[in-house]
Amino acid sequence: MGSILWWLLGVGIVLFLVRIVLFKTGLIHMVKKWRRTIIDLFHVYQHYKVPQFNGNVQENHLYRKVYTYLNSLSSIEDSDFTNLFTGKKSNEIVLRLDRNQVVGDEFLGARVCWINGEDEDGGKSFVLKIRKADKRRILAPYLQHIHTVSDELEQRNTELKLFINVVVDGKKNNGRWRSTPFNHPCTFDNVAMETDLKNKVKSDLESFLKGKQYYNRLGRVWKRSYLLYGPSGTGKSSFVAAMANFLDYDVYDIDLSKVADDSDLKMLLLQTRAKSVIVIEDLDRFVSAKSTAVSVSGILNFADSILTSCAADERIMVFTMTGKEHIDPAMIRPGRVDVHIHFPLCDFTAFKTLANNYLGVREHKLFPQVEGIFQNGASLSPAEIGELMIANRSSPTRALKHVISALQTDGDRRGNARRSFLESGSRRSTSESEMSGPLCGGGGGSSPAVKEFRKLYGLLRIKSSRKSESYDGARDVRDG
Ligand SMILES: Nc1ncnc2c1ncn2[C@@H]1O[C@H](COP(=O)(O)OP(=O)(O)OP(=O)(O)O)[C@@H](O)[C@H]1O
Ligand SMILES: [Mg+2]
Repeated sequence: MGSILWWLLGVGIVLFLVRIVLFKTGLIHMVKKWRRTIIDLFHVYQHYKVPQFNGNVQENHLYRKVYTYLNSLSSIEDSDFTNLFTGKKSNEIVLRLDRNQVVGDEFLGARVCWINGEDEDGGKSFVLKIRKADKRRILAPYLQHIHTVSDELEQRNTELKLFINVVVDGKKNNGRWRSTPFNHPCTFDNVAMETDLKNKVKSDLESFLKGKQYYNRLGRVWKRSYLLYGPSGTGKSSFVAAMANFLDYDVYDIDLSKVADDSDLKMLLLQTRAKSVIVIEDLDRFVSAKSTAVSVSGILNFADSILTSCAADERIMVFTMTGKEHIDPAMIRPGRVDVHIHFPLCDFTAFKTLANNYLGVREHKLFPQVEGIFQNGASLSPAEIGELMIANRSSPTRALKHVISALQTDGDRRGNARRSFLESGSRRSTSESEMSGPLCGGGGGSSPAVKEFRKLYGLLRIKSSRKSESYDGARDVRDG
């Protein structure tokens, strides 16, 4: 009897030590894996693949839902390899499943697992592994559950996104969208623009938002396209941001230099989501400088509804350019581009809006002098005037003096250029959709004051990295 007790005590101590070793060293996870592998031998499993793209073309919405759902599971922590990202708040950390990792889930008492797979050709997918015995009972309600949870999560996450097209693995035809939170603060309230014009654009966008049935009845794709044209620094890009914020839409910014060919452009369009603003900036620059592999007809197809009808509805397309002169009128004819908005150089009214926004000044003793200079034809872009105001915001008088001096030196040349632009100008479309408007504008200003402030705020650096080359190219073509 005594020896049995000793024996039991010995076994207990050994088990206790084994347990300590298993947990302390983490071997327990290996044991759990073996256990699962052995249990798996006694079950038949069925696999369901959820590829990222339908037929390699359009985004599979279920993939996005599964992605959102899986990343919300606490069991993601147990996968062998997890990515850590900062969340919306600075101290928040979010986990994201890495490729070829497994994450387990339980539903109605059944255990399932998901594998975050990647094919040899780089195609991503999720594979659901489910016991055949559980399939009939849980598959449909489980998928429904994923839909519900991911919809709730997406609704809670109201953050807008900015998508840019990138070249993947050095192969341009693998171009895919990459997203980042879209936090541009610009709204229509910040944009200095004729109030009438602003209201027209707002009501145009509002009626677009409400127009689903109307467009359907007409047999038209539910999309609207805008052309924003005018000199550099007149607020075209800011206006696109204001539109996206107004509509609560994501933004897809297409970089034509990263598009391999026409079919790549089509592919990119097909992979955009509904409720989005799709932007092609500086279209005239690309067309004039032939700095894109995309042909004019490719861009026409892009703007046409035949192609967009294959993609999701409810989209706004925006093309920006400095002027319409070098663009084939067919590219921007009504139906292809619905609304044309002209962004001219600054006039006195726009200047007053800027002074109010940037300096909090509604009236000032220097205003009559500024008005006189504008009446003589001088002008600068709102970007340039805005820079001078921001730099001198502590003293409105000093800011206005700087603006006056910049207008007198640089603005005169620009204002005259503006006059001739308007005179030659331009074959303004007489269509109802032509809206002329807003802001002040201006290209590569060259007054000493403007140059100085541009340097200060890195404007020269930004411009040279993104635009200067082809922008000058475009100008050559224009001048020539
Ligand atoms: N009408 C305006 N009202 C308020 N701010 C403006 C306006 N126009 C330009 N700005 C300011 O000037 C800066 C440059 O404007 P933006 O980039 O929108 O001009 P752009 O027309 O897109 O120029 P580019 O043709 O060179 O791309 C922004 O910081 C913006 O805030
Ligand atoms: Mg711009």
